[in-house]
Amino acid sequence: MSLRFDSVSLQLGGTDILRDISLSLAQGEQAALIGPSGAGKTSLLLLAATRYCPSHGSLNLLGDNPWHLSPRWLAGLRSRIGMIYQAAPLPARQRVVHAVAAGRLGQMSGWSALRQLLWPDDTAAILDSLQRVALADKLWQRCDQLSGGQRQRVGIARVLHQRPALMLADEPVAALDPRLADDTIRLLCEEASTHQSTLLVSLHSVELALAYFPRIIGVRDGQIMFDLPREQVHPGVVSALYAGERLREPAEPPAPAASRQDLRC
Ligand SMILES: Nc1ncnc2c1ncn2[C@@H]1O[C@H](COP(=O)(O)OP(=O)(O)OP(=O)(O)O)[C@@H](O)[C@H]1O
Repeated sequence: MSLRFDSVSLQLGGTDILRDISLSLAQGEQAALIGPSGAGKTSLLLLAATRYCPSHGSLNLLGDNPWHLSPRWLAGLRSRIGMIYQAAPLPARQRVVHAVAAGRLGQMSGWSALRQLLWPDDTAAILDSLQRVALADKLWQRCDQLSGGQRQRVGIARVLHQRPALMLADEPVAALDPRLADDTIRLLCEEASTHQSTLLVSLHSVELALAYFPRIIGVRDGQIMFDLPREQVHPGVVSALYAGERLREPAEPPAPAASRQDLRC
């Protein structure tokens, strides 16, 4: 198993965020997390990225329980897990070339990592990753001179460059137009297939999730509501997952003109 959660719960600030999550993904498996805003998708991914430690239960990532490892081994495990964030955490003054190079720093010793960060010598590989997200022309651009969607694609290029065994992505196409979003999800799935990486992606677009992922995991109120092959995710299942999730109910349809006239008479 690449990823295994056993009855995992997460509390933050005294609030239950995730409850009793049991989930496993085999090596090379690809799955999408869907669910309403605030359901807990990001928190689940951050647990899998070892950014959060579970409050209860246990998890196993790439064969290890991260919270039983020494700091050195934990760093080694983290270098094999790639996380694409909704908003890529890129330092404003950093250049794109350095931001992408950072994807492999965890796989190097301290001195080599520092040297690579300052003077990356694998610019051909970095350029290749940027090309795949259509940003080759931005190699030497500063990150604060990019649009939100371009920053998101730099975050994706960084993970492509890292080539992790476990790839996690939190709404990786939130800032992209529909066509780029489609291309990007296809790219992530192809990349994962090519390298036999495990891929877990949260998506707001149910359509994209169903189009590209064989397994769909529905999360609501901090719990897994369903975990199904895509063929079994019929409209009723999706409606139940998102039930009641509206800012406001739609207005009553206007009365037909004739009857309004009748009222005036
Ligand atoms: N650091 C935190 N402290 C307290 N509560 C938090 C913290 N981070 C998230 N939450 C709460 O946890 C719940 C789940 O948040 P999370 O970001 O995981 O949801 P999500 O499904 O990814 O939402 P979205 O689709 O809007 O990104 C939310 O109610 C959120 O307010």
